[in-house]
Amino acid sequence: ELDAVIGRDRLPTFDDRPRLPYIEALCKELMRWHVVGPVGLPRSSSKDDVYRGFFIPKGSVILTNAWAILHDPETYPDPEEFKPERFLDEDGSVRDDPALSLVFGAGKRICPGRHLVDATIFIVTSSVLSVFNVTKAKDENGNEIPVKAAVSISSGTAV
Ligand code: HEM
Repeated sequence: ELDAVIGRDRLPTFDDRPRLPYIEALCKELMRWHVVGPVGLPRSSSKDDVYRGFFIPKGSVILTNAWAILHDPETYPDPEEFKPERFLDEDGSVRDDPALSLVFGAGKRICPGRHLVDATIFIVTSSVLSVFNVTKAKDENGNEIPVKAAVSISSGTAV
């Protein structure tokens, strides 16, 4: 797609974005697949409430389970698989998905950096893929080394 739309003599720009539906879908899948903050930041209920028959006492800690929502197999078949195509319609156009914004929280404290993140992911992803072939590393026998997603703690920070 990048070669067809942009050619090989320049890098992508933001003006190219509407003409790069596969890259757009790739960016969406990047956000969905391994949600950076799986349960966002906690909220506290300011008064007693009832939601769908569940009593929620004042002072309860409430988490938004963005991971569960964005890995619901009914909405995202094979949710653990990285499949950008899931965000493309049959005619190749990009499918909008309002649930993706949950990656950045919800309500009046939603992440104000989300537009910067969105723009950065697009320009970095499209630029890297324009100039590099990204493949799996190979072991000494020439076999591909499987990539495993992992989270670890370094200096008290999850990386
Ligand atoms: C992948 C990158 C990022 C993710 C996944 C992310 C996610 C989040 C989440 C889940 C929250 C909590 C929202 C809520 O309470 O509902 C948040 C808050 C916030 N984020 Fe981000 N964020 C990212 C990058 C950034 C960047 C680049 C900036 C600034 C340039 C930023 C600035 C903030 C600030 C200031 C808040 C606090 C907002 C408030 O409490 O009113 N974030 N972010």
